[in-house]
Amino acid sequence: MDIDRRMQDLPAWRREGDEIRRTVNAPDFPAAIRIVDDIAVKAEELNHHPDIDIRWRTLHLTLTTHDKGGLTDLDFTLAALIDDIAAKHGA
Ligand SMILES: C[C@H](O)[C@H](O)[C@H]1CNC2=NC(N)=NC(=O)C2=N1
Repeated sequence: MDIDRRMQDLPAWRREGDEIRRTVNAPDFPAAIRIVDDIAVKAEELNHHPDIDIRWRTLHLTLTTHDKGGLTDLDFTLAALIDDIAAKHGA
């Protein structure tokens, strides 16, 4: 997989070694929790789960595939879905 190519489609995400990370700034705390709730639904569907750090209305999200020891298609698929969810909630 061409990771650099995949990153070009995800400008909100940055790569750090075997992980990709993005910060989401929600309009307020309840919106941040709704974003997490929507992400949880997709994560369960994909059986792929982000690490999420909740700081008031700021979310720090990290994706990697521990099972495979690095980044996979699933990380980029979930990252794009997270971007859609964040946009839907005004973040
Ligand atoms: C057993 C189960 O399928 C694995 O633990 C899954 C669950 N969710 C996961 N999520 C993420 N982000 N990486 C994984 O490697 C992973 N593995």
